[in-house]
Amino acid sequence: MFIQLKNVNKKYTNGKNVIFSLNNLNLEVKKGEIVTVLGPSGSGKSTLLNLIGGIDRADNGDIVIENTNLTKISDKELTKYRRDKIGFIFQFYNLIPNLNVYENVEVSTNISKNAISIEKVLKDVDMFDKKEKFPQELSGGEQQRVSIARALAKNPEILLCDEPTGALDYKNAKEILNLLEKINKEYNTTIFIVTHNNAISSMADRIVRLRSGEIVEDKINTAKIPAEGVEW
Ligand SMILES: Nc1ncnc2c1ncn2[C@@H]1O[C@H](COP(=O)(O)OP(=O)(O)OP(=O)(O)O)[C@@H](O)[C@H]1O
Repeated sequence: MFIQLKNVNKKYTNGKNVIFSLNNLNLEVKKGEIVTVLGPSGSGKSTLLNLIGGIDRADNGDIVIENTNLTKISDKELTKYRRDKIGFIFQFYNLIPNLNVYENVEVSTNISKNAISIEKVLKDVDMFDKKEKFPQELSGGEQQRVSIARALAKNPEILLCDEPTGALDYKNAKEILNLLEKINKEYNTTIFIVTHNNAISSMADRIVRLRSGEIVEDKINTAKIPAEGVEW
């Protein structure tokens, strides 16, 4: 199994309050799967992405990615894992405002050992013609395409997308979903999409639903449809 979480716990303490952000979580994901993670606000979706992405550490349990147990490796090794294997995509793009499109992607290829050509990824996301534009000159959908190019340029094995279409209108959101699907097919990238939008699940291979840090639904989507057909 490509990704395996076993009895994973993560709690936060806030003064006297203890919040179980993830509570004894078990999950297995195959290489190349598209997984949507659903659940109400505060249910642990971002925590799950942060643990798989090596941004944060579990309190206990095992998080095994290929043959690496993230709970057992040093901080230095965790940083290397995150740099080489993980691409993050956020709701609000997080582009660097004073760098142009090309340079925003270059930031990511500079630190990666598996980098693919910036020209290739900008063409993949259909932003090559705008490579000299600055973020503020782009629409939300275009900015998100650049942030996808930035994540993709590292040639990551896992793409972690936290509400990637949350700030976009329907047309742009559909384009981003199409693009994620295209990347999944071309590179066999395993993709997690955290979303409040249940409809997006129809393009997923797996649907995981969290509530209060626990998985309340984990199913293979037998009625999977192409992103093009997703409607809401
Ligand atoms: N750094 C932190 N310090 C304290 N509590 C935290 C921290 N990060 C998350 N939590 C708490 O852990 C729980 C799960 O948070 P998480 O962000 O994973 O939920 P979520 O499902 O992604 O929510 P949303 O949909 O609102 O983004 C929440 O109760 C949250 O308040």
